[in-house]
Amino acid sequence: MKTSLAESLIGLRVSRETVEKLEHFGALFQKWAKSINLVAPSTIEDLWRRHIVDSLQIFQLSPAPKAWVDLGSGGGFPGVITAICLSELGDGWVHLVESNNKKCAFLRVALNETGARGSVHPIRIENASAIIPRCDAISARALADLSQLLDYFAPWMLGEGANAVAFFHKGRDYQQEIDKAVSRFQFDLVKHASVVEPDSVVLEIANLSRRTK
Ligand SMILES: C[S@@+](CC[C@H](N)C(=O)[O-])C[C@H]1O[C@@H](n2cnc3c(N)ncnc32)[C@H](O)[C@@H]1O
Repeated sequence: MKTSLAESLIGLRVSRETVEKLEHFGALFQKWAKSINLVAPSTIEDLWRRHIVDSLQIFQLSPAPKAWVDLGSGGGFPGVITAICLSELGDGWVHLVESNNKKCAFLRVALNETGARGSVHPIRIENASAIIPRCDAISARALADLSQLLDYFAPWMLGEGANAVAFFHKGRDYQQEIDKAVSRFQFDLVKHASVVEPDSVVLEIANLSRRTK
């Protein structure tokens, strides 16, 4: 049922083993969400569509990355879902950056129990690039507006040897966020329609540079 939802929405192409890991993650999430606030409670009923498939669509869009940074990972979307999918490839690693200790505890359990390829950094985003110097892919969901996200991710997208591709979930006001961001940055942009929310998109951003005044 859940697998067929993912198949019908995104043409899910992962093994039975990965689907079992995603289902195990879903069960863990439901258990932990009773005691800590991992997502808006009203969305937990629709966990697979609103959160798991929403995260899977990012993985489907990305090339096979060696190192991935997910900022403000919260309850694991999209970072843990990506790390579970990478475990199938047997390569690549997801760095989850999250400052809330309770959420970090959940993220560690989720990675351990699913055997996912990732690690948890219980730090502020502002300090993350000193610990994670390089990556090829980047994600953040429900963290900040696009301009702020580009400031957060600049260490991995700008400058010598830094050319990570970013995948950001954005809601219906995404065009306003793009218009604001282009006053400060230049970048290549692909807008992917979200498979789970009709007015939403995933923004794929590459070749970032700052505008000079
Ligand atoms: C709204 S939640 C989104 C969580 C998850 N990405 C999702 O879509 O469900 C934002 C998360 O970012 C974390 N966060 C916000 N600012 C941060 C910062 N400066 N450093 C580290 N984590 C931060 C919060 O603790 C929170 O868990």
